Amino acid sequence: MNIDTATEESQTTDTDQTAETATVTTSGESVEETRDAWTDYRVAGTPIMSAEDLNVYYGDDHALKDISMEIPEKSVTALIGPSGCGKSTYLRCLNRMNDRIKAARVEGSVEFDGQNIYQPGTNLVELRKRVGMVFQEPNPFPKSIRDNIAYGPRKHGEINRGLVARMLGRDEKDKEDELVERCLRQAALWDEVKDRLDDNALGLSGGQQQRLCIARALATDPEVLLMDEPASALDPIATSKIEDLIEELAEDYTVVVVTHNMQQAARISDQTAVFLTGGELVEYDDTEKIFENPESQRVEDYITGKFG
Ligand SMILES: Nc1ncnc2c1ncn2[C@@H]1O[C@H](COP(=O)(O)OP(=O)(O)OP(=O)(O)O)[C@@H](O)[C@H]1O
Repeated sequence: MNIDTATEESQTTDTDQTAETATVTTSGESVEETRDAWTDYRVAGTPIMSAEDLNVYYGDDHALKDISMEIPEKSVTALIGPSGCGKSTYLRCLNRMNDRIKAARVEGSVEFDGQNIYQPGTNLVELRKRVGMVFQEPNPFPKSIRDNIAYGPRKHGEINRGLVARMLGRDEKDKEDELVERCLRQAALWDEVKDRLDDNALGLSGGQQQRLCIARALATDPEVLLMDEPASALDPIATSKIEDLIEELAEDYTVVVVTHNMQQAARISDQTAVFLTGGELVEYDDTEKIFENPESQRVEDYITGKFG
């Protein structure tokens, strides 16, 4: 969002809404805040996903509260906030990964491509192909580098390989080779592995494994990539490669990244959402605005390290 627009929108909101006053406690201090100007859940750009009134419960624990937030396409959205504030829970809502957690209950909606992904009958395999995920710990399959990438497309019948395919006369080795090379190039890994595509992926370094996982996520041709602290298990050089990669990927894909590293969010993201304890989205705006001139005192305290 450009800051002029933000100001204009805030002014409009000021006249339209009655200011809601919240009393909050950070580091034991009470802070009075008005919550009208900075709870805007829109930023500049065409939204590709849009959460509305999203609430998540784990049993009786209300982990995410009334989250409404649009995610613009082909950009990097960072989710930051202290441990346990609900960043990963929110991220998992975007491709229904919380469905895999027995205790989790989701209310509200997430629109993707004009459809609420929580409506009955949603094809979850298709959804997760289009909204891919990369986790904190690199988790390649214990298979060859090539197979890590080709596995998904083979499984979904997009590539036919092997004896049966050859017998039927439709072995698609060239198509597979092209896919493997494209994904590895996109993940900035091709030059490092092109001569050992049949080696086991577990022999790669941690940073290479994580880039392989990104390449694997790209193989299903997603539109959105969700990344949950993708560099937190890596050394600084590997981290810097992942950060460069995220910025490059955002030219073609929409990236939503959870990070506990505020400098990283400031470096790589276009917009930043700040979640705070209790599962609230406290502020969402252009990254520069969040880090240089946040509207909320709580966000300022968090950014300046007064609490974590
Ligand atoms: N599988 C689960 N079962 C029960 N409670 C959970 C589960 N996952 C998360 N929670 C709870 O939901 C809340 C939000 O957790 P979440 O992992 O989304 O936060 P986070 O901001 O990503 O934290 P961190 O930065 O430490 O990863 C926490 O209170 C957490 O204990």
